[in-house]
Amino acid sequence: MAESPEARKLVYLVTGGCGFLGEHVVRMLLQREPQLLELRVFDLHLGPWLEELKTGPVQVTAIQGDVTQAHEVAAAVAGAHVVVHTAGLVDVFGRASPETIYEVNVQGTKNVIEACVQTGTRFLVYTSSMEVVGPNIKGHPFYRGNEDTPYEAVHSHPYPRSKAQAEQLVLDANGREVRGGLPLVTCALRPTGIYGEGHQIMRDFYHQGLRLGGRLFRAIPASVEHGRVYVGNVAWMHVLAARELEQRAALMGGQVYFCYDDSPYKSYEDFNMEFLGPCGLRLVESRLLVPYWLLVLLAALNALLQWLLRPLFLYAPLLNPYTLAVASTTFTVSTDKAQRHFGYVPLFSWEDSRTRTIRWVQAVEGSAR
Ligand SMILES: NC(=O)C1=CN([C@@H]2O[C@H](COP(=O)(O)OP(=O)(O)OC[C@H]3O[C@@H](n4cnc5c(N)ncnc54)[C@H](O)[C@@H]3O)[C@@H](O)[C@H]2O)C=CC1
Ligand SMILES: CC(C)CCC[C@@H](C)[C@H]1CC[C@H]2[C@@H]3[C@H](O)CC4=CC(=O)CC[C@]4(C)[C@H]3CC[C@]12C
Repeated sequence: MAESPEARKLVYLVTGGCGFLGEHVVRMLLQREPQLLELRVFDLHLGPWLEELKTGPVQVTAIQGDVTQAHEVAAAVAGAHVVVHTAGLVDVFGRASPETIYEVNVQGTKNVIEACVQTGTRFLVYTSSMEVVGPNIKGHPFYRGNEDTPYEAVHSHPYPRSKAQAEQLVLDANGREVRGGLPLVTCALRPTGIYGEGHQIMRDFYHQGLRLGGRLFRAIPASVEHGRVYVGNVAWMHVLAARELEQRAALMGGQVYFCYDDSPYKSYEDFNMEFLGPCGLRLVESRLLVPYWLLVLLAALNALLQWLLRPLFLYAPLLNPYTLAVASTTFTVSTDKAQRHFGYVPLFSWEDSRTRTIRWVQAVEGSAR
């Protein structure tokens, strides 16, 4: 329902607003947040698609900036009511150094928190990750767990370590006094593996399948369950959390929420086949040809090659010891905490999510020709 212009009074800032998830959050806010007056989109790299959003009733302000630069963050945050902090360096392939990952994910988050405190912004929603919990390096399964399920979280990799540190900073900041004397209210959302329109790894698997003559080779046993959630539902959860933080500050402040929807529990590869299958790829049962010990060896070899070749060029294949461990360890969530705390129910059914993702892969196929 269209709102009267007077009802529009809120200023939102989305960091990382031009990323895979960030773009969906931006579009969702424009469609579903009737109180929005201005939407600031902050990113290191601004997308050209932002231009088309500037003709609607909400003022869309594109800000090219770096979360590691405190003054740039403070300037963007000043005057915003709500910050949705999705910006992050998502790297489990060894493309960036651990220092850079820390700088963006941890220092960047510190800068966002300090900017809220200094400028008087009271509501902060942080995009965390399931990786904050696990899978851990011991390969312990997390089977349909919830936010209270005990699990030994041990982080050896810079990405999950940085996300865990950043999440803790956000949760600890809940209740801090911001400029003007009122308390900061924060919460963290932990998506499992996100899929949907714009998912780069899905695109990579698709192109790899085309190169291999329409086949992909199964590497992970079908019995390993991997949690997945549709990007539109993750975006919707951010919009709802941001909206409800003020009214339900006592309940939601300092809380973590897994992001979930009705996507089925499957192995990483079987789940991808839900979309790649209808686009003409098939999954070949090759586990007898490529036993697990061989994959472990290949992953270790890739890590060694990455290290040896680093002075010459960046070698960063999908398979490394960390990605193999994540893909081969069951990690699925089953919870209703977000529904209980702020009324979240998925906006997109599984059928809808699947159809939208298939259409997107087919469009990628069309544009690749
Ligand atoms: N993709 C996934 O499956 C999952 C992602 N997440 C989290 O969701 C968030 C978004 O991830 P994606 O959309 O997948 O990644 P993405 O790489 O597509 O988006 C991240 C955005 O942050 C921006 N960014 C990076 N460094 C920046 C900096 N220094 N200053 C300003 N902007 C910067 C990038 O330009 C990009 O637009 C991240 O915080 C990630 O940790 C959490 C769980 C799963
Ligand atoms: C050929 C291999 C055996 C299979 C490789 C698959 C991997 C590239 C991906 C399997 C699981 C993915 C991760 C998982 O979905 C959780 C994630 C959460 C995040 O916050 C960021 C992305 C990711 C780490 C995701 C990355 C790709 C996988 C490791």
